[in-house]
Amino acid sequence: MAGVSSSSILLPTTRVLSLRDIAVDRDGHPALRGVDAEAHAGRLLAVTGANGSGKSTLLEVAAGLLTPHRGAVDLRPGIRIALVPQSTPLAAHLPLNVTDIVAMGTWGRLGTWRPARRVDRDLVVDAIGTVDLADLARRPVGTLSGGQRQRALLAQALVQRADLVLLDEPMAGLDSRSRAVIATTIGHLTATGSAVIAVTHDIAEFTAVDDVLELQDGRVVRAS
Ligand SMILES: Nc1ncnc2c1ncn2[C@@H]1O[C@H](COP(=O)(O)OP(=O)(O)OP(=O)(O)O)[C@@H](O)[C@H]1O
Repeated sequence: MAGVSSSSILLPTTRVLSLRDIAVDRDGHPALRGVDAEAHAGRLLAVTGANGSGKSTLLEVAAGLLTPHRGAVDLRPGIRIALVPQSTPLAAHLPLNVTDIVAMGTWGRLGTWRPARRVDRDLVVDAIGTVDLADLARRPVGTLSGGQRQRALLAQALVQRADLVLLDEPMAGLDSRSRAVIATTIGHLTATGSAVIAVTHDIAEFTAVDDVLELQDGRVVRAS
């Protein structure tokens, strides 16, 4: 149903994603081995581990961008997924401003060519405010700093009203103000019922982590 988030009808303990015994090879190299993971509505799962331990690969599997050669990916039917990759080229050559980029988050629910309704325009303005970019709402995306760009992409994920939000190192390289805004926004996402999986090198950068998965050489070495 357009305009209504399925998040709102999911109970806080609802499991939206289950990965079982996942194995992925990349270029003949084992990137994931025997990985189990779950994401639940209203909870933040932090995925941590050294460089090359398989964190981004896990997100790609969760997003459906990569098919594991073994294991089961069980997504709750009909859920919406938002993925904010580590670095996204934001089409700097296109005449798009922050509001345009954030409004794209409504397309999945409205369809590309259906005009945005007032409620969706309000949602876009609210999301831009939540990530503290109101002053830059009309700024061409090509002129944004890394932190501002990351916040714009998070606002886009907010308006998607996704049931599962996948964030790949959302704080990497950001200053303390941007990190605080992103931590608050993640709190907003879980409080409104989204399941969030966020890759990080430092769990302490999130204000409220519910579950932790630590990877080492493609295997889970800690799940708590
Ligand atoms: N596109 C790719 N093609 C081939 N191998 C890849 C590709 N992406 C990742 N790999 C390999 O898969 C393994 C896991 O990589 P992945 O990017 O998932 O790790 P990561 O934990 O996210 O690392 P980082 O902290 O550096 O971002 C690594 O050995 C990496 O070299």
